[in-house]
Amino acid sequence: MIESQIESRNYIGGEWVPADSGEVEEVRNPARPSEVLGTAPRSDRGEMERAVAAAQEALPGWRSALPAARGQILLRAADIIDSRSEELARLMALEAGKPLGESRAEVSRAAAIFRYYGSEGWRLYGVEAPSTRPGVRITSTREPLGVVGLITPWNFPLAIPSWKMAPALICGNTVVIKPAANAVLNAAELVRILEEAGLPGGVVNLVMGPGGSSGDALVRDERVRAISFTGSTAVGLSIQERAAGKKVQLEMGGKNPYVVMEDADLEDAAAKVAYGAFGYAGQKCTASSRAVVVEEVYEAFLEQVVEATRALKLGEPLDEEAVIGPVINESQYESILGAIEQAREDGRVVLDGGATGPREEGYYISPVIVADVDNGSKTAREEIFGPVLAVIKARDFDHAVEIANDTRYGLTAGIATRSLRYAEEFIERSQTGLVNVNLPTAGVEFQVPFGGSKQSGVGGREQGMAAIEFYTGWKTASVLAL
Ligand SMILES: NC(=O)C1=CN([C@@H]2O[C@H](COP(=O)(O)OP(=O)(O)OC[C@H]3O[C@@H](n4cnc5c(N)ncnc54)[C@H](OP(=O)(O)O)[C@@H]3O)[C@@H](O)[C@H]2O)C=CC1
Ligand SMILES: O=C(O)CCC(=O)C(=O)O
Repeated sequence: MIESQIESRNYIGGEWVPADSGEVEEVRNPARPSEVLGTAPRSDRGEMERAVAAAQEALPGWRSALPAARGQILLRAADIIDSRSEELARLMALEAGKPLGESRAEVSRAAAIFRYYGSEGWRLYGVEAPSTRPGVRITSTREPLGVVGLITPWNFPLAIPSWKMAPALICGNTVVIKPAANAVLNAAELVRILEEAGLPGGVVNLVMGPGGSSGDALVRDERVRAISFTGSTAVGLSIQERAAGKKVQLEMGGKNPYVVMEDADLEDAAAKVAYGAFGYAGQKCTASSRAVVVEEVYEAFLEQVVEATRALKLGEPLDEEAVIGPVINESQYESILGAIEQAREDGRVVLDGGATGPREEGYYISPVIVADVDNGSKTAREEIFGPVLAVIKARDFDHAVEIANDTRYGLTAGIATRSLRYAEEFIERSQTGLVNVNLPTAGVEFQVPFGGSKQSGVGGREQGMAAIEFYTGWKTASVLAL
C-alpha cells in the first residue's frame, strides 16, 4: 500500500502544472486494481503545443552550453537516481507491476545510462576530410537536431525514458516527453530528478495525456525535428506516416525465437527460455515467445522448460522472490486471456496456466506453454506481450533458422548450443538486430546499439553510440582562406 496518493502534474517550461481542463486520470496498481496510486493530468493538444514552445525557447541556451556542462547535470542525475534507488524501485513495482528484483535492476540501469551519456559530451567528435580542391579545408561536425519528441511505453518506465532523454540532452537537444498512461508516476519522478540535478526549465518538458490526442499533437508538430517512439507496431507504423518530414526512430514489437540445438545444455537452455518468456509476465519486446527446438531433444526440452517455469515464482511485485507479477492493465489482461484461448487451439498444452483468480484481486496470469505449434499459426505469429510460450519442432539447424526468421519481426533471437559453428552461423543468418548465444533474449546492455530489423525497428538504432548518431545531424563546412 502507498501512504498517500501522488498527484502528478505536467512539467512545462520549468513549472509543474495541471491539465488546462483540470481533468485527471487515476493511476491504479495492477496488483490491486481497486488501489488508486495517484492521478495524472488528462492533457490535450494545447498543453502539448505549449510544451513544444517551451522546448523551442530553451533550445538556444541549451545547445550552446558546453557539452561537459550538460554532462555534469546528467552525472548528477545518475547520483540522485542511485541515492533514491529503493524508493524508485518500489514505485516501479507498484505502478508497472514489475517484480522488485527486476525493478531494482532497472533503476541501476537508468543511473548507468545517465552516467554513460554524461561522459559522452567529451566524445562528440567530428571529422576533417581532405578536399578535392587545393587550399580547401573540410570539416564535418555534429549538431543537435532541435526539439525532439519522445513517446515512451509502460514496461520499462525508467530505463526507456532514460535511454531516450540522456543521449538527446547530451547532444544539445531539448525534449518533450509523453509517457504511457501506465507509467506517468515513474516518468514524473525521473523529470523531478533532472530538475533537482540542475536542468534549466524548458530543456525537458513532460506532458501526460492520451496518446491519440496529446501524443498525436507531438507527432504532428512542425517545430519538432525528431520522434523517438517505443510501443506497439500498429501505433509505431502510424507515427511513421504522421511524422512525415521528421527524423523518426521506432522500436516496436517482437516474436523472438530461441533455438535449442541437440548439443545444448538443456537445463541451462530451459532456464533461459523460461526466464526470457515469463520474467515480468512476458511483457518485454525482447521476450522469448517462440522456442524452436530440434526434434532430437524436443521432448526432453519440453520436460525441462516446464520444470524451469514452475520454479519461477508468480507473486506480488513487492515480494522479494517474485519473478512474474501481474500484467499491466485490464485491456492487456483481456487480450492475453484471448490469446491463451487461441494458443490452446494452436498447440498441445504442456503447462496450463491462465487467470489465477478474480481480476479484482490483481491482473495475474500464470504461464502457459504450448507445444507442437505451427509457425504459421496465430500463436506463433502475433506478439502476445504476456506469459505464453509457443514451442515449435524443427528437423535440424537449417530448418530451425528458417523458422526463426519466418516472422515479420526482427528484434532479437537466441540459440542454445555448444557448437561454435552453429553459433557463428546463427549470428550470420539471423534476421534480427540482436543475437544471443546461450544467453536470454531479454535484458539488453545500454552501451551498444539496440533495435530490430523488419517491423521491429524503423529508423536508427537506440543506445550506445547509435543514439548519438540519431540525436545529431552533420554539418559539413568547406573553407578557402583568401
Ligand atoms: N516494444 C515495446 O517495448 C512495447 C510494445 N507494446 C505492445 O503494444 C501493445 C499495447 O500496449 P500499449 O501500451 O497500448 O502500446 P501503445 O503502442 O498504444 O503505447 C505506446 C506509447 O504510445 C502512445 N500512443 C498511443 N497511441 C498514440 C498515437 N495515436 N499517437 C502518439 N502516441 C500514441 C501511448 O500513450 P498512451 O499510453 O497514453 O496510450 C504510449 O505512450 C502491447 O500488447 C505490446 O504488444 C507495448 C509497450 C511496449
Ligand atoms: O530486455 C530489455 O532489457 C529491454 C526490453 C525493451 O526495450 C522493451 O521491452 O521495450
